Amino acid sequence: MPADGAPDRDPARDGAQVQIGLRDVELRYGDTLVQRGLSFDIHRGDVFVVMGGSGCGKSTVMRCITGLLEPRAGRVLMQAVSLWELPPGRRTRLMRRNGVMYQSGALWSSMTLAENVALPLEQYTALDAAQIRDIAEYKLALVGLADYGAYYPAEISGGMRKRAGVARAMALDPDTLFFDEPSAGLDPISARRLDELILELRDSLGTTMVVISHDLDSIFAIGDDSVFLDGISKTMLATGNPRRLRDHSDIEQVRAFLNRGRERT
Ligand SMILES: Nc1ncnc2c1ncn2[C@@H]1O[C@H](COP(=O)(O)OP(=O)(O)OP(=O)(O)O)[C@@H](O)[C@H]1O
Repeated sequence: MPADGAPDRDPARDGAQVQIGLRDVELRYGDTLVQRGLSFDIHRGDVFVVMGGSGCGKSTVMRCITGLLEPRAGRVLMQAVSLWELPPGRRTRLMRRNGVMYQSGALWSSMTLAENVALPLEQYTALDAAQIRDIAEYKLALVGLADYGAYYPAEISGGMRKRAGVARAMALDPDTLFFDEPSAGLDPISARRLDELILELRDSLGTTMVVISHDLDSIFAIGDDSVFLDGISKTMLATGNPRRLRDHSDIEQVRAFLNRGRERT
């Protein structure tokens, strides 16, 4: 049961496997506490949103789950394996089961889109050049960029760059895809298209999606489940379906965050 007593999942989705679990996780930079007491599950095939005000620690949580920042306390479970208790080599291999799409798309500007998508395949697989080319083309087609493999990032729009970033993050067929503020810097139409892409990929490939977002339209459109982080108390205040939290949470900060802007409409 989440902190605010709201139903946290669709009963129909109960029984879904836990892909990632946090157990009493504490995160700090040096002595500075960012978040503590983080315990929640991310279920396989869900779009899970990490939300909360600016600077509350959303990216820090993502860094911890993706293996880049060790928690000061607690455990991060990936399919029941404790990520930070693994020897570094095994942890690195497990981290490759994740794909990450950063805010800018993080593409190499000197490489074409096809070369950008091919790069992780060249680095981490023994596939030959023809197989890599085919996979890169297929991933670009999945994100609606079938005809753009030969373009450079500077030659396409911001929304297309983000799509290409998704194709690259998917190169190694990740179990989980992480998105850091996917709609940042996009016009509303491109932002909605990216939301649709996230849902399409979730539905067609069954990939678990973890999305950091401030964008309420996007949070309500794509979020199956979520956690709300509070920057003042430095802990989570609620987990659950964002629409249900918006309508039923009895925690003031959560409702205020999820209902902001509504009073003007
Ligand atoms: N490498 C770092 N070293 C020290 N402090 C950091 C570091 N990265 C982030 N912080 C601090 O940790 C806190 C949480 O930062 P984080 O980027 O995780 O928050 P966020 O919720 O993702 O923020 P935003 O919504 O603005 O992107 C902030 O106070 C930030 O200044």
